[in-house]
Amino acid sequence: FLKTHQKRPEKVDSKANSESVLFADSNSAPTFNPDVIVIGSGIGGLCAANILNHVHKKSVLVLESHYLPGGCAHSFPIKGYDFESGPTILLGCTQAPLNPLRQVLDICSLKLDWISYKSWGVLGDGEEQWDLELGKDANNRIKFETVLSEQGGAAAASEFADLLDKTKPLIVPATEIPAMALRADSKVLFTLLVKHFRSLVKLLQLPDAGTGPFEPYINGPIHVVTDPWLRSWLDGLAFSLSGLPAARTPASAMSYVLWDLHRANGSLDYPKGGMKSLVNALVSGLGDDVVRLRSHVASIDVTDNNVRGVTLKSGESIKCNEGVICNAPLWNLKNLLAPAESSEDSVKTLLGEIESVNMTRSYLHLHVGLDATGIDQTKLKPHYTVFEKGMVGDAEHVCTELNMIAVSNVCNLDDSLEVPEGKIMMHAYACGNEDYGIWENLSKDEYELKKKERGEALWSAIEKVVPDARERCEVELLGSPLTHERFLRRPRGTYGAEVESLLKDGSTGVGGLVLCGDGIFPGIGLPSVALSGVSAANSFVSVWRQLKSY
Ligand SMILES: Cc1cc2nc3c(=O)[nH]c(=O)nc-3n(C[C@H](O)[C@H](O)[C@H](O)COP(=O)(O)OP(=O)(O)OC[C@H]3O[C@@H](n4cnc5c(N)ncnc54)[C@H](O)[C@@H]3O)c2cc1C
Repeated sequence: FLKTHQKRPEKVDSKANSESVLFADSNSAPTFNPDVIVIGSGIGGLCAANILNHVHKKSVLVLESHYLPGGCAHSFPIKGYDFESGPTILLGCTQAPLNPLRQVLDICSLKLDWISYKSWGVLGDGEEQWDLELGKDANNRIKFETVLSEQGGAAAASEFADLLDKTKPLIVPATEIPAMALRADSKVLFTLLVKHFRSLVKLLQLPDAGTGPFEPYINGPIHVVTDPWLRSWLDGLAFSLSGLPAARTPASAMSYVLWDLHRANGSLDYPKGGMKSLVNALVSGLGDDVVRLRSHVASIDVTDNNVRGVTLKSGESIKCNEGVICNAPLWNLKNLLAPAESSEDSVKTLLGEIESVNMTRSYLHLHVGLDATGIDQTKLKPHYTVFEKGMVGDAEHVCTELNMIAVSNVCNLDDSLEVPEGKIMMHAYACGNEDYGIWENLSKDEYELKKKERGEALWSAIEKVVPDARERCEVELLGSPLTHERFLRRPRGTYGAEVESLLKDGSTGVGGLVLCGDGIFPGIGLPSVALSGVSAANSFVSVWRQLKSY
């Protein structure tokens, strides 16, 4: 599956093994002028590069600032543990209709083994605990209905059934239109007209063509959810998707997730070997030396409204034949385009647009390595959502800081993960609501104290799963918004763009410059950024070539 179509000059050392590809130093990597330069090896950038290379036969060069590929999805080795920095929860990777990420892997012939599982645990502040069972039972009844009738009020189950019904039209784009049909320019209408006419008609009948928030589906006019328990759960679920309450989360993402979790045979999917195996597949799929690590792009070079290439922090300039896809977080473009800002009107306009894109807040992480002696994994779940301050309340309460904490216990799923013999790793994180401001300008002692204070809620969440976790702990790493900013190159450690201000596509008005990643609709999440990566890649070929490619 390492087949590659790169058109590269002969000086490239094709004998380098995949390890050296992954850990290549930028100084030793040979340079060539590719058709397209991709800035950033996040999942969005890697998907764009793979589609350009495998499907459209373009040569690409991916320039990554960090010494590890994958962006938010990178894994890092410490003391024999391979900790996962971010995502672990995926759906739509094993059963049709497959999500855009799996579609990219398939069209590029990149093989991964998937582990499917069907429930995760939810733990409240007191005795409250329940399991989110996915899918339907033998009588075709949604399994979640049992929890709804036990935990929610009398109307909860029927309101939920109505909600699924009312939001069904919204899943049309995700279930009927393949990612390869999209492109980051207005010509997308042609591909949809030619190959997906019926779905396009359905799409155009949706409010805002399916791009708006979930608000009308829980607060009316389309549907009203009144049950407080159900509303709280929807806020919790939405918050983990977007860093925002349900009303402000993209309606398309919410509808798709609700449908997928509760469809017959609904499951969650985890790549065997962890997110590292996903990132490795996407990196190796590009061939040797295509992903250059430790290669921080300092500027995107634009003249006469066209992208000519990039200049690295080291001073090296690399030219491209056709253009640049920027996968770096949107707000980084301010620096990347600074040299061209005064002379190029299109750059000024683009930066003006980006200035109005609001960031969600940041993260707090706790990665721990634990002695697993006596822990019975069969009694535990691969994931928990812990509500430290209780689940039920208004959206502000559910999404308040240090309340909802995700605890990931992926050793429960996959015994091939890298951990020392007899140990497990866990990752607790408070998502998208940690204020960067409270971490700024602290002295070293203040910073350490803040980590200890704020980390308590994460420890408490882990202790709800493994009560004596602190005694078992042999590795403890607390990551603040500053860590997030530093290692993920995300300004103010942001989780991503707020949904209301997402860019509608990756087109920029600057010739040859296209954007992808979680600042572009549909926003945060691996399937979403894969979709924006595919769209960005497709806009480098004509509509007719795109139509013939899938
Ligand atoms: C803790 C956490 C948990 C999450 N959980 C899930 C989950 O369970 N499921 C899910 O689907 N999603 C999850 N997400 C969201 C998901 O991980 C992200 O939305 C997605 O990975 C973002 O991908 P991206 O391609 O947009 O960008 P990024 O991952 O941000 O990648 C951008 C890359 O660009 C590089 N870069 C930036 N500037 C430069 C420069 N100047 N030069 C060169 N390189 C540069 C960065 O180093 C980075 O590697 C989670 C995120 C986090 C942080």
